[in-house]
Amino acid sequence: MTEPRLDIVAIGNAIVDVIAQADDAFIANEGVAKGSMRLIDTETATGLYGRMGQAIEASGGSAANTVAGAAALGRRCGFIGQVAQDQLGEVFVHDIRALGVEFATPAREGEPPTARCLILVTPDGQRTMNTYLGASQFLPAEALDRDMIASAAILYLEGYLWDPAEPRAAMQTAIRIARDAGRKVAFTLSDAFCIERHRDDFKALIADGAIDILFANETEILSLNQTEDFEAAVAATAGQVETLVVTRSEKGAIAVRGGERFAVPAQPIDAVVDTTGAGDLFAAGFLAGQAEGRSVVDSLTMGAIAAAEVISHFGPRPVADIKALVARKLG
Ligand SMILES: Nc1ncnc2c1ncn2[C@@H]1O[C@H](COP(=O)(O)OP(=O)(O)OP(=O)(O)O)[C@@H](O)[C@H]1O
Ligand SMILES: O=C(O)C(=O)C[C@H](O)[C@H](O)CO
Repeated sequence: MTEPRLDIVAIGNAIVDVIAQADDAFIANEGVAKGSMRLIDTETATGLYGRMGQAIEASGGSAANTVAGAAALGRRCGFIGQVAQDQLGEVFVHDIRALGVEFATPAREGEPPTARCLILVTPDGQRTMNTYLGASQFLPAEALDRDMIASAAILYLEGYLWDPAEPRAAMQTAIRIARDAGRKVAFTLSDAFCIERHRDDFKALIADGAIDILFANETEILSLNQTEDFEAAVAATAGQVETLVVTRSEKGAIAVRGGERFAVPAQPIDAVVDTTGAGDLFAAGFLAGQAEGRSVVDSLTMGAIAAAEVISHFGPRPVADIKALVARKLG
């Protein structure tokens, strides 16, 4: 096995977020489950955009946010995802490269346009996401940069990419490339509704030993195991992956590795402004810590620091110097 050139390569939907504040009544009127991610078509995207309030645009995408965070923490990262040849595509590519993340997936010609996620943030800071997948659903396996995947210590994949068929096949290929190169595979379960759609596939991936590091939040680990019993859910999945990380919102997070359980509290913050990216940045901190050879507890703490920063402002990527925040806490 050769020395990895990169720390983390992620494959994910290449999305620009469109973020606006909304009250609970607006969410209810739209018929969306608060706190969830739903996929929407062109017509719904156009209608909802017309109804939502003044918005800000910022590059997003779950796995893209994670490598953006890991790069901000000083890790060498790459990203693979499909944009279209349009203005939002240029914005996405500019932003990911500006962070020093390697990105080389060619933009796709013609329709549909670059993906966008219409995010409604309620006064409690909770985010409700409406994703128009656009070009990102057409990431073909041929677009994978095999050398980039083989040269990264960790391949990171998002469950969201399991929805469209082409990226699903691409991810299965990517897992094989990483495995053949002796690399680790990390996976986030993404969202409870996404698990509803793909539970059998996700369970098979886990049971087959395709995943080394699995990320879930509380709802997701319960949904995966179809139980209301948190301890039973953790026990059932922890035995099948090298490392299981479960985030628990304001209660912090736990990890289980080799039968041993670790826990960290959430980092204190003044106010939860927008939880978009909390899980993504937690994964960034944890993976960056692992890539640096830190302990499980210190890696969890890095996750909590990165997550706390991102939820204290609007937008899914860090604005403060999270590397400095980590150095202050952990050295
Ligand atoms: N209210 C909060 N106060 C402090 N930290 C929080 C709070 N909510 C979340 N966090 C931090 O963010 C991490 C991830 O949160 P959570 O478990 O809600 O993930 P998630 O559901 O994947 O988030 P999202 O899908 O909104 O990105 C937590 O482990 C914690 O460190
Ligand atoms: O990453 C995805 O696939 C999404 O559905 C939406 C993202 O979580 C969103 O863009 C976060 O910034």
